[in-house]
Amino acid sequence: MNFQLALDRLSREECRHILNETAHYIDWIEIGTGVIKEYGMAFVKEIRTAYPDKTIVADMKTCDAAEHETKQALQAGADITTVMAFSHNQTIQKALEAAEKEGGEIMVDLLNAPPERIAELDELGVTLVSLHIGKDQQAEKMVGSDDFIPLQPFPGIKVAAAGGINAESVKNLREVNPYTVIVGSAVTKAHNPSEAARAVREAIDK
Ligand SMILES: O=C([C@H](O)CO)[C@H](O)[C@H](O)COP(=O)(O)O
Repeated sequence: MNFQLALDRLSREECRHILNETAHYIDWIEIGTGVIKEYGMAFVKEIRTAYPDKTIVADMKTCDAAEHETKQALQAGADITTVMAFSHNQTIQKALEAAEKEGGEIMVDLLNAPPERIAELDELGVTLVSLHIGKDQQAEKMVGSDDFIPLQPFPGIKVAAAGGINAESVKNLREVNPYTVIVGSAVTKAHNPSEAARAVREAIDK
């Protein structure tokens, strides 16, 4: 399991500080959608330069103009950029083609997508998705192992899980063994982000 730290609802300075405290424990750095809206590709470039050995995910949440946005994120130094599952098939296709040209990858975000969309994404050639319970929906539920059931018939699709995951709940995901666990608030809003990241790392590695 890779540990992806999601940097959301943070200033540039806070992102730098948290990464400084947690880089040792994490595998993938996600530059969150709101951070990208605030600071743009310049910040993706900065993080690429500062952390050359980490996998960088730009959470672009692209839903149109996918060739342009995919190139934009990957040329800024991201290894992976996100595209929404509800997008038109042409959008997914354009994102896949642009990623291949740039030597990067797309992660298709299943936020609010119906289960039958997964077969269509598989058909289109998608190989990485995020099973995502959004921040607003988290008042009702967090991501859990049951959410993986619709993905089981698709062994060619790697799954990243996101949505209120913390060091405790990551243990419940061990049985489904996601390719990547995405953890945001449990680390970035913790009193001690370094300690929180260490706890997630330990829970993953056990
Ligand atoms: O993608 C995310 C969300 O849409 C906010 O932009 C988060 O990165 C993802 O949900 C992980 O964050 P937490 O749920 O706070 O762990």
